[in-house]
Amino acid sequence: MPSYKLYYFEGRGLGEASRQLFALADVSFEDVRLTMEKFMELKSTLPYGQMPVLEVDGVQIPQSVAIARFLAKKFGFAGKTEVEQAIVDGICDQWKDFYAEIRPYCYGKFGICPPGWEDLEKAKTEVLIPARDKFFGFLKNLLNKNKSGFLVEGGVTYADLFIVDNMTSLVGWFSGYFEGHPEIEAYYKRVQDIPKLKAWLTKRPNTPF
Ligand SMILES: N[C@@H](CCC(=O)N[C@@H](CS)C(=O)NCC(=O)O)C(=O)O
Repeated sequence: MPSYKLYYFEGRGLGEASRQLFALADVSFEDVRLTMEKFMELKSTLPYGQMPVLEVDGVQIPQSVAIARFLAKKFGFAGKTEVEQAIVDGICDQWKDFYAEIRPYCYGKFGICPPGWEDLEKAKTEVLIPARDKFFGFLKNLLNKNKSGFLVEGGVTYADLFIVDNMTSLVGWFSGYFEGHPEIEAYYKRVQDIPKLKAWLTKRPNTPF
């Protein structure tokens, strides 16, 4: 078994889906959580100066989605066929587009408002809610296409993990996040109820994002 070391900040952010893949697969890893001060010391040694970074037997892999996809393929959470894997990759890309679209709202919540978006209520109504409704429509179509309860027929994948973890941040900031979307709320709970994931969620540090 290779030795795995995952570097990220204390929060969930872009590192959490990979931590969850280790938990789902019951594979041990070193969960390195850096303070900003420690990160700044290491920054110049990281491939793109950012985290997450996964070290596999000392070799560094950057970029959150590449890391999660690598682990998901190894552990069986990337889709069951090549076609399904491509669909899962596309779902994750679509989620990244959504993540970019809602930046004015999320960055406000991180305390780094982009210029012109200082009013968080305005960012919620004009950016988050329309983007959410569009994205939830895509998720509903995917959920209705199969009977697994997840986004593809072959069961839970790394795309479910990114999407559901991001929902945890959003519903923490905006309690009405699932209002009018009971199927999506049920999906959110279904993913978190997977026994090994539930065990991880219970023991991990509790952070707002
Ligand atoms: N596209 C990259 C983005 C990585 C990223 O933005 N990382 C942030 C934390 S979420 C970071 O390292 N920020 C510190 C910095 O850029 O100095 C990914 O998905 O991994």
